[in-house]
Amino acid sequence: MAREQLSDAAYAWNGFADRQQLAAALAGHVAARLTKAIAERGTALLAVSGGTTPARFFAALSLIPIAWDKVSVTLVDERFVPPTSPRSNAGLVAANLLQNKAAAARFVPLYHEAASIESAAASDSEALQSLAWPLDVVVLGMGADGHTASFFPDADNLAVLLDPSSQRIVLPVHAPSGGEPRLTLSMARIIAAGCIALHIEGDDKRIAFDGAMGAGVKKPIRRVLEAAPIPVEVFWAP
Ligand SMILES: O=C(O)[C@H](O)[C@@H](O)[C@H](O)[C@H](O)COP(=O)(O)O
Repeated sequence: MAREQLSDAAYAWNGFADRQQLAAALAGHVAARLTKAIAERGTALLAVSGGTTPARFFAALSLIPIAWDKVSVTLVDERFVPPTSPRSNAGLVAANLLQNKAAAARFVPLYHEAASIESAAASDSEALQSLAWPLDVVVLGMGADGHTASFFPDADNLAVLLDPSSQRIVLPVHAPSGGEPRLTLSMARIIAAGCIALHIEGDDKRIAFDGAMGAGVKKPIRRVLEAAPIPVEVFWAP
């Protein structure tokens, strides 16, 4: 049941009884948006988040028979580790999404060997320039601290990361709470998506989300919802 929050942080809440029902619903929603994009412009661009939440959703999406050969998949953010690392979001996507029907999709990673995270981000921005922007779908996650993408509250360049007018596609992130240095899509690219979904699970995340929508210092997830020109579709299960 969706409840529209008509505030400066517009979002639609979609709550589910369990995580499998959420995975099926989110997969169907994303697949429908990708199919619409392919019908309208012959191609579709999807950006997904990593972490521990998305695996079930990825598996459900991988089974849906859409024109995956016309879909490009990239990441919302990435830890500065090779795909063989257990910390790699590219590794998570390869193992859970780019299988079954979705194996036909084109995957565009963010990580590549580079002298520094800054040079990796700069060359990423060049490499990703050729993708068919804007994103048709972006699926965000959220940490209990209210971060999304790699917009960590303790990032040393948070103001740059949250700049909705940034010309960059990919930005480097140094944040103690983020672990490794990170590569993240910029706020501008995220909020320009045709469909913005936020996938969160567990009571801790619901409490964190509700807290972020309340008074007090605006956490990154709130900044994204406020900057987005369209309501964010929140998908939550206990
Ligand atoms: O690289 C990452 O970690 C993600 O892209 C990040 O933004 C994630 O969505 C949140 O940290 C939630 O992570 P969990 O799903 O592990 O709670």
